[in-house]
Amino acid sequence: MFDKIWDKHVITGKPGEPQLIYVDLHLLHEVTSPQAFEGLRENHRKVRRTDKTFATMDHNVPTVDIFNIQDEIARKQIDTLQKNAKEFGVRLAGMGDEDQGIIHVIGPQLGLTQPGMVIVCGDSHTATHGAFGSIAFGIGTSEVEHVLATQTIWQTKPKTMGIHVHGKLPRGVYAKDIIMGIIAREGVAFGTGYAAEFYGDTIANMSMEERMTLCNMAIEGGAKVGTIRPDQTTFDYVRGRKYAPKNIDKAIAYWQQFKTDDEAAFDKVIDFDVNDLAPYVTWGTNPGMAVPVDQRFPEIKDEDDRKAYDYIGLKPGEKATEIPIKWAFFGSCTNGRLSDLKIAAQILKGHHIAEGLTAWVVPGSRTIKEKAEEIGLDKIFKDAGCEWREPGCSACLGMNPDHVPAGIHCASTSNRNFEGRQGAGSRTHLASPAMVAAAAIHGHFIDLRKQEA
Ligand SMILES: CC(C)[C@H](C(=O)O)[C@@H](O)C(=O)O
Ligand code: SF4
Repeated sequence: MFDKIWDKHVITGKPGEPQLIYVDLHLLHEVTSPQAFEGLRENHRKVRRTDKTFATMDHNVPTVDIFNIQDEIARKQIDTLQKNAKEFGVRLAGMGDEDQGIIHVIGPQLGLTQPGMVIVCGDSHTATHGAFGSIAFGIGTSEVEHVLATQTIWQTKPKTMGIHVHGKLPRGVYAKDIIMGIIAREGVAFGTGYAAEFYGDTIANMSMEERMTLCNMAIEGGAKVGTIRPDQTTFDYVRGRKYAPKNIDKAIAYWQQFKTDDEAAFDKVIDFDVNDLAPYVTWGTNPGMAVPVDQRFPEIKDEDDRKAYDYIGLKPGEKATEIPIKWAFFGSCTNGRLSDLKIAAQILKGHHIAEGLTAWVVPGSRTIKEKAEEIGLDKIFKDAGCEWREPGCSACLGMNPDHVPAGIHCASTSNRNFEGRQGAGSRTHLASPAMVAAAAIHGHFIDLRKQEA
């Protein structure tokens, strides 16, 4: 599948060397676009295809009192994108706009993200869009400028890796646990140099939102690209969205060709059985430092482990159920979609978060926020003692006012648990929305498989 999409986009260049490939969709946010627009301006260039470019604001936006940005750098980046979009004629879902949200959430939501495309964005979690059967990857700021000016990018074709995921997930175990389980087993670099394709009966049975969670974290395993073959689930999801193709049946007929015909086509294949998968929780400072909730944290093998334990304030032999959770974050481009909020709300319903615990719920987009409110999720969260906030990246990373205090253990539905990621000294524990909801109630993680239905 990867090769089929790639080959359709090559303009020039030989295999094995950098090739110039055409870009169908260029997504922008306020953090990695300012210098790129500045470069265009200096060189008297225009944006070549404004109809294939779409921008939003997500990293810097406050999630309360959204028009009152205190931080000067944040305000400058937001103002600059506003100005650049206007000057260069780029579509922008700005602050307060009904389409505003995390770039990787709104692309699919608006039907911009489609099968068979090459999609780029100055952001590593662009891999998310691969869930639709597209080649989607993060690029640097100078590449953003190149794409703005030419609608093309130089890339060396990666090798391909098939990730065969099969079996039925146990109750209380989710797509997030699959990708965390794969990274915990294979390490944070196993995908380096590869474009990964997830396939198998587990994947075929997943919703688009689950598939996005999976592809979103492909980058945490080192793969710049994570893809899934487009199927009826994909087509049904895209149909009827704001920017979906007008002639959808014709588009679907075209998209059908994007599939891997034979496992033997992959340069490498790994196998992952989910029948006995447990919910995963990270104990350390990268997404690979994770264990099944019922297992003890590992012995110290190297300096990285020692540093991680020092930072996080935990010890080998302890368990996730013993971490004193004082903060919970529901949101991000990994798990800030409506289905994620529904799962969390279902667990929180009729309960209250633990004494002294703070919980933030940050929908991935304004549309999700409104939809959640229509079905009363906001009320469930608020009744449980959570704060219901405005859309954005929020506490996924400390580029806005939403910081977790130093020394505090935060159960988080996001994708990175690096040192200081959620604020200086903050201690992040990645898990699924269901696991975070349960941790918010109990003040520590629990094994969801052992809960009464
Ligand atoms: C700010 C941005 C460039 C960064 C990324 O590339 O992923 C951010 O979104 C992140 O999640 O760390
Ligand atoms: S939600 Fe987090 S991971 Fe996603 S784009 Fe924003 S900062 Fe990056």
